[in-house]
Amino acid sequence: MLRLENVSKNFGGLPALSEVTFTVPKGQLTALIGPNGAGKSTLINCMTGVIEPSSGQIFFQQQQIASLPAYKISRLGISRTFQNLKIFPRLTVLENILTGLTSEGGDSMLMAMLRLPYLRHRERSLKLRALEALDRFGLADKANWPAEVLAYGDKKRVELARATVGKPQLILLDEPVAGLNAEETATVAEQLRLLRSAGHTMLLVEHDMDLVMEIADQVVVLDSGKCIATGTPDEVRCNPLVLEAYLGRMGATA
Ligand SMILES: Nc1ncnc2c1ncn2[C@@H]1O[C@H](COP(=O)(O)OP(=O)(O)OP(=O)(O)O)[C@@H](O)[C@H]1O
Repeated sequence: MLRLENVSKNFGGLPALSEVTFTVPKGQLTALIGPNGAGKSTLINCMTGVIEPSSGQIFFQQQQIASLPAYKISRLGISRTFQNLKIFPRLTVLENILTGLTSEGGDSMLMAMLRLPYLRHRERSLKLRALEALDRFGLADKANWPAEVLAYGDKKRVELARATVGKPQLILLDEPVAGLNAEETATVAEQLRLLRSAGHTMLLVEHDMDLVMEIADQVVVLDSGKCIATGTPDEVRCNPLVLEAYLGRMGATA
């Protein structure tokens, strides 16, 4: 599905990513972990066209995407959530979800103003899909609320619903449970499991090790910009390099 080959990124001569290579297999949940500053966000930004790698290649379904702009990558079917919430506070919850379907609206302003019957029909069907997505994430009763009044956990779920409503080929989740309590985290974990059962391919960046070890099919470990391990949760958990570079460091600070 997604293949990174020797992806490197330098900021002002300092390497943030060095020759990172791994594959995100179709239909699986891959977790990308690593200590603060390991390069996880930089990698997600390279995959989504926010920044361009200094060198290396990123293939999405055999197409090289490393130098494509973000909107083209999004149209190819890669969607994402953000570490720091990026929802539109003044729009309703439903309108926020509809922004995840904008690439399917696709009409000119003139066409929209003419309000032809088929356009009204499509508008209704997009709305229905958005409502179904809200229902899946337990937010249907808040569809008409302004997004800004939602609790933090609900805002995170709005992001998840928006990222999945367009049925993307690949979903990049940047710390979806950061700031959530145990109950909210369990709800999101269950929703991620449901998405995987529905065949979605996901790359999850997450600091919550319990969540990662519980739900990931494959774990990729970054440390200081380098990929130091790839494997199942059990393999990674026992990898001495990971214990030393990552889990050991966590243990030291615990
Ligand atoms: N725009 C930038 N300009 C300069 N340096 C940057 C920039 N973005 C990231 N870096 C540096 O690149 C390295 C990797 O940062 P990155 O944010 O990708 O790590 P991370 O693994 O996502 O960390 P965290 O878990 O804390 O979010 C860090 O040393 C960071 O300071």
